[in-house]
Amino acid sequence: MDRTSGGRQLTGDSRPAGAGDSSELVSRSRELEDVSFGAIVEADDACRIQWATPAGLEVVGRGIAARFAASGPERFDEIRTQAAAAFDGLDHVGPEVARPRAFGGFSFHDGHEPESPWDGFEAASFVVPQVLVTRSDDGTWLTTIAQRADEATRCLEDWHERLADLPAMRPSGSGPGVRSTGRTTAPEAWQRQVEAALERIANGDLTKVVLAQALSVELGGPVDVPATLERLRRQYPNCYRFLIGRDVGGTFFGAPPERLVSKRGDRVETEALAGSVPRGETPEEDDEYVERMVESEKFQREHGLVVEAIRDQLEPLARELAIDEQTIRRLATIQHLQTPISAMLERDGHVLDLVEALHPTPAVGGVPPRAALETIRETESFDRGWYAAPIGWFDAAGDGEFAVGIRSGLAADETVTLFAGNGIVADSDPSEEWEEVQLKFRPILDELR
Ligand SMILES: C=C(O[C@H]1C=CC=C(C(=O)O)[C@@H]1O)C(=O)O
Repeated sequence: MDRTSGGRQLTGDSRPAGAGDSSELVSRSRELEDVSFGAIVEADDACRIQWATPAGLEVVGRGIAARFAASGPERFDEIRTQAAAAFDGLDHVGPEVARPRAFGGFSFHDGHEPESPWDGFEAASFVVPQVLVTRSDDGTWLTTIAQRADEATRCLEDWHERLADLPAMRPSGSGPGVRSTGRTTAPEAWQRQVEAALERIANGDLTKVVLAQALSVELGGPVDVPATLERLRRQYPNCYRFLIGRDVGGTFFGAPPERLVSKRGDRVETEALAGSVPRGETPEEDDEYVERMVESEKFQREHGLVVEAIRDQLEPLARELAIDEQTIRRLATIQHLQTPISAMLERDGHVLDLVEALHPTPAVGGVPPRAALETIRETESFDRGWYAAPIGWFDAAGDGEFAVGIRSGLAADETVTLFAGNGIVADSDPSEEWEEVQLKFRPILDELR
């Protein structure tokens, strides 16, 4: 058992801790029989989160023990400051894996306003859930978090009983069916957008930009997001899975293949993921696509820009930086060039320092960053919101893990808005880029049909 602090216990009410509030957090854990994670986050009227990593950690959470929110260019720093106050003096009794964590993320652009369809999604927002269920190699644990020890213990017993009534398995069923789809960007508009980006590249203003589209999918009924994520797990077992639902607005969810960064102590892992070709009908065809990508000067340039940018951002913070050999990331519907990158930090910091340094990598933004962001803002006719932005968690020690919020969608009632983009460099062909973007809608779209 880990007792994070001696835990001065405060009297007080059960308001969530957050900005300007220095009440300490108390958390208590107990081991659980297995329970359906989907059933815990089924109701969409509460604040809920779900997070799963390719390495096997799975977490669901409900309610709010603490909330941090910020906007503008200082948003990373503001979240760090608010979280430091809330986590200061944290009194956790339970195993380390079941410790309280803050889950949430950032919008792609720092000037983001939480307007429709992104109500509830501020430019930066994190929640330490009141109830967490964590599954890993260390078993399944229930954790409850409150401002006082007696509250945390009472909540632990209540939720233990509540969970005993939930099923251990919940059918993931089939998709609600697609009635119609609507594009933000017609093929002719895409052609013009890519040509305009290519002109900026030819003028030397830009080297790479990732342009995206949104696809609005009208469904035959309401979407069950936890069940959709469960079906995505079967198709994309090596991807992250996340769900973020606030008490207002829609539910943002996805199955991203791309890690932005993970930090544990002074060890950092990240990757470059850029360059896409389809899967073939046969293993031979798969390999032919891969060969074309590996040998293509255009794909290698597109990918290399991401590796270089990550190296440049990490180098000032790291004392050792290792860029592994390029490999292929083969997913059910698409294949990517991938380069794993790891580092040891010069001095222990916070995972949000790394998130701030890395976001957006040229896998979702471009080179040079400022010109790419300007091009994205001027070109795209929809609000990226949290698409392609950092989504993940951090803890009291500043450790954490973030995925890039791609292969994602925003669900509200009977509509899911999907997002997908592609890197444009010199020699990009607008119609090939169009095809690659459509492939990236497929993971979620296939599960909604
Ligand atoms: C921007 C997306 O993918 C990125 C990740 C892998 C490959 C990419 C590409 O080939 O352009 C993108 O950089 C997306 O899925 O919306």
